[in-house]
Amino acid sequence: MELLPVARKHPFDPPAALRQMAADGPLHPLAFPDGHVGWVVTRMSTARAVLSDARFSARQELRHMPYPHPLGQESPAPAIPGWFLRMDPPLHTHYRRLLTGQFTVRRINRLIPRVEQITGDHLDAMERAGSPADLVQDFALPIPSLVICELLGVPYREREEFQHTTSMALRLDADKQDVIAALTDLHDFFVRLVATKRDEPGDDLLSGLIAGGELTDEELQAIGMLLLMAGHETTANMLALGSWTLLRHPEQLAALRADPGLIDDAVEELLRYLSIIQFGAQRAALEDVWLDGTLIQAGQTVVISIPAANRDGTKFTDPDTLDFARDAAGHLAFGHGVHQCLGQQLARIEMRVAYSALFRRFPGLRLAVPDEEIPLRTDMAIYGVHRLPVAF
Ligand code: HEM
Repeated sequence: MELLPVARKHPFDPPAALRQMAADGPLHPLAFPDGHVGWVVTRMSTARAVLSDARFSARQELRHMPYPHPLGQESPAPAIPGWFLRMDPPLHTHYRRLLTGQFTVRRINRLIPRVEQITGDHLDAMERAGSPADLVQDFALPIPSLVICELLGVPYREREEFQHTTSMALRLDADKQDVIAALTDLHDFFVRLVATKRDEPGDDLLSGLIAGGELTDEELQAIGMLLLMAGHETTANMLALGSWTLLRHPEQLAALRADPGLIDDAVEELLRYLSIIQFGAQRAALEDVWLDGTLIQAGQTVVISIPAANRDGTKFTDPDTLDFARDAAGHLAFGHGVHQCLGQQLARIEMRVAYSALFRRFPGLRLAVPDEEIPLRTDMAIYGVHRLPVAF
């Protein structure tokens, strides 16, 4: 039995072995690094069925990871109060309702000028430093990190420390001890931040949650960490990988330049085409379930392959072509069902602003090294590139 394939022949396409599985049928037996045996779903309709079926659980204690974890944690890992990504209703609903009350259209819209400002500042800095630049370090990583600072109300004086600590904590290629130390620092950071917000409330999301009076400090710290973990690397990798994709599809980039109003469609199509959550969403069957004629036994983990489902030819015509003119709605990049991405509107805003500003500022943007020299994140939970050297 196979592990979930990771090796890629082409940087923008799902692994060839995964495509073969998808061609063979909607469900495939899957081996997990911890010895567990489960399934991978490669078809869109089956993926949606699992993600909207309460017989499949997202609970942390039931989770088996389809990839080796950098910290070598035993899976399943224990549950953490407030970490609602790995909870089921009704507990999940309790936290999700509190969060949705804070992710208001007003708050997100108010962030737009800040996203524009943060992006502009980083492009200014790139221009000042001169060509070449690394689009990952100089653009893709710092922008979402600072946007999360805005959202959570991280004081200006602490943003540099926050950025430094998060970049280390999220580095899956770093030394294990360094990552553990950075995660500890990050936890301490959120302990201090929650205490500060209790003393000096602001107009930010954490202060809003505190004012609601329903969450303990421990829960607030976990929610802060979850928003950071879920919202930073994801958006950062879309920014870097998406920029490379645009450079490699000059006709699509030209269409976008000719009609900047195409950016909303471009972002949706890039989300579909790139599907950076490469190991998908995972759920555990709470009871025996028949799925497309296959019996999933109670306790087995089902990996919903977002990259495979988003290239499903029964859902999207000519799925392997990047086409900003298509209707990419219904893609699975933000998941589906009760756990569908809470930050998706914010992520869309960041991508729209950042891609538009980057290609407007540097009309001659190009890769500074041959494609083969760009290190791919095939070994990371979130796919993308480690570095993207560009000239302008
Ligand atoms: C392009 C960027 C992003 C992508 C591709 C993405 C993708 C996803 C996916 C696939 C899920 C569902 C996981 C599952 O069902 O197991 C999810 C959940 C979530 N995302 Fe995002 N995300 C992005 C950006 C963000 C941002 C910017 C934030 C917040 C600032 C965020 C916060 C969350 C949270 C809190 C959840 C858990 C929701 C729940 O369990 O109810 N995400 N995201």
